[in-house]
Amino acid sequence: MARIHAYRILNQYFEDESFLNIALNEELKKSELKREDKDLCTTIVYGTIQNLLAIQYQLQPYIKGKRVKKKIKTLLYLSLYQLMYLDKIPEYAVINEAVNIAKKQGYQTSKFVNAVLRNFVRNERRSLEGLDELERISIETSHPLWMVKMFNKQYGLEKTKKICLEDNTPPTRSGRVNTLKASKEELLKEGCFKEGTLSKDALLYDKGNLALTSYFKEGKVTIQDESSQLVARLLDPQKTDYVLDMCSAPGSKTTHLSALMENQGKIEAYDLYEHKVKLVEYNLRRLGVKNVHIQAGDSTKLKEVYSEKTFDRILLDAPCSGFGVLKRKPEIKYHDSSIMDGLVSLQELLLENAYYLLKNDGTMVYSTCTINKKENELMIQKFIEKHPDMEVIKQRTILNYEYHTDGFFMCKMKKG
Ligand SMILES: C[S@@+](CC[C@H](N)C(=O)[O-])C[C@H]1O[C@@H](n2cnc3c(N)ncnc32)[C@H](O)[C@@H]1O
Repeated sequence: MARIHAYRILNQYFEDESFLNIALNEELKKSELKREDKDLCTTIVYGTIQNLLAIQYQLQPYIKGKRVKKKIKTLLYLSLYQLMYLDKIPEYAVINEAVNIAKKQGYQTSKFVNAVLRNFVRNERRSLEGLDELERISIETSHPLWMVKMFNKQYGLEKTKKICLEDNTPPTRSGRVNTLKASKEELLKEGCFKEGTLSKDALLYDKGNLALTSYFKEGKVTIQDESSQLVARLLDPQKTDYVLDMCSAPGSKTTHLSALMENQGKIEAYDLYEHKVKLVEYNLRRLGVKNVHIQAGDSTKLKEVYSEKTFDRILLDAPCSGFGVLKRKPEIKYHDSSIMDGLVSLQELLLENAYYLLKNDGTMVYSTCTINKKENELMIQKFIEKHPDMEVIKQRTILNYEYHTDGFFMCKMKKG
């Protein structure tokens, strides 16, 4: 049963290139699968996308020169994923299930699926010989070649290999203590949390889904990656500050800022999308946050809303290419590389608004969950050249393999 749901989810994903987690949540909500089947379905969906290029490389000789419908390719991808990566599932079960699904497309199709899969298990895996080093990394770790080349140019070969390998490991589920409702010491005493490795607010939970616990529901902890937890601390908001959070949803950093300000001072928070603002509102309620005013709005136009030099501190956690979070969102790997150009212009526009609204002596943090230097170091370099009264206080890039967290960039600047 898990496989038919995985098949539907992946078909929807390939059809409209939706976000995987949205397609997965919608399908699983409708289904009556048992917990273990839901887990298997999730593993198949994410595993197939995470390893898609390696799977396609192996499948290619079996479908070469044949016209195979998109849906049948999807079925072959998820079947190969199970055969290549899930040792616990017997080969006959994978093949029988795939053939049953294919029967709905007609006898010839099911015969074809049966033949491809049986040949695949019978034969040796296709070799990577003849590929150069970057092509090999691309196929082995399923990162498109342009991305591997980009990482290689920006970070060198050794780091590129480590980044790509780490992207295919399971993400750590990190929590952050919400000091508005609990202390870290008190929660550590409960015995189910561990200290983090990077953030002093982190609580690691390895007993299942943190979102289903009473700690989460009562707002004592929230889910946030450890590297992302460093951003609000870097901004270091004070209890009397007037703070602007330009890109707030789902509110992880907004609520962290509020906790650091002990619910005092004032935070103006914005996000472009109304539905995402609802998510922030839910998190503000759950976490007992009282000093945030959240609204839907375009932060590239905030110059028209506030006068110049209004805020003591500004957080610009910018929309970005997301190359730091490929462990959690593997589908980002297959986005068109041209989206980066649009993002860079948007980030520049947002930064200009931040600059205009920041008081003299004010502090701002620009952060992204990407490791693309054009959106990070080079963005800041250009910004500082344009505004010599801005001084970089601290800048940090965290690569995913260093602490087994998301990759992140953050830069703290002061207006002179
Ligand atoms: C990296 S996410 C923010 C994550 C958030 N700071 C957190 O820690 O939970 C970037 C956000 O920017 C929002 N966004 C994109 N363009 C925007 C714009 N022009 N104005 C305001 N928000 C925007 C997106 O909807 C997205 O929620």
